[in-house]
Amino acid sequence: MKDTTKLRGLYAITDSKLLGEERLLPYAEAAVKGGARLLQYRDKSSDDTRRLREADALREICGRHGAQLIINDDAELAARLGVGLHLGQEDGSLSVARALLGRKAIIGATCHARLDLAEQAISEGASYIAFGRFFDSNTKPGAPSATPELLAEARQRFSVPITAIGGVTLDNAPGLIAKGASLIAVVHALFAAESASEVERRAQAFSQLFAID
Ligand SMILES: Cc1ncc(COP(=O)(O)OP(=O)(O)O)c(N)n1
Ligand SMILES: Cc1nc(C(=O)O)sc1CCOP(=O)(O)O
Ligand SMILES: [Mg+2]
Repeated sequence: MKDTTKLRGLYAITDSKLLGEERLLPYAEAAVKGGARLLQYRDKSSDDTRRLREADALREICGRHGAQLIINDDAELAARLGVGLHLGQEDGSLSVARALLGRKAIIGATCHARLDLAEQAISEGASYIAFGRFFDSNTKPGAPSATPELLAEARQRFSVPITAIGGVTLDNAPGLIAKGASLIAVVHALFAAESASEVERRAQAFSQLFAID
């Protein structure tokens, strides 16, 4: 099994609507230069050619900066590139994905606010579990809500890394880390920025929160 002790820090998640094609690569590179440990490629389109091209470029960028690329939703694309995968509850079987990607791949699972889903995901081979949404989210306002107290309970029960997602900002992230989040997953507060250099500055600030924990 992959060494998951390194799964701690900023988890940057791209959003195709927010970034568009032009900003995707420079902004993603700024995030990993700023210290993001994981970068998730989250693109809901069905343009497979563009998705493969962009994901491949992101893999190369992550490789140069010591970060890990995670593909959202698409096990086939993750397998093709030999990178990690994030699956939601409607995105297919985690066990099948684990068999496809192998024991070393990072595979994460959405667990909303439910410890039973986390237990199930871990039993099927999840490398990390993700809870959310903790705050109002620009990117996914309708996601089911979760409370920071859930993190403390999950931290007590499970030893795999825990991701907190949904409306995470520089102001509220410390409270989530204090409750036991190993990874803080961020779209808007990281990437809704005027320039790549601003994304890098924000990524550094998020990453710094873990240095002082
Ligand atoms: C790290 C992380 N956590 C949760 C999600 C949400 O996954 P899902 O519920 O499948 O929703 P979509 O992102 O696919 O819209 C995630 N992507 N990453
Ligand atoms: C993709 C996603 N999943 C969520 C969940 O709760 O499962 S919240 C979310 C969006 C996260 O973006 P932002 O940092 O802009 O709120
Ligand atoms: Mg999904």
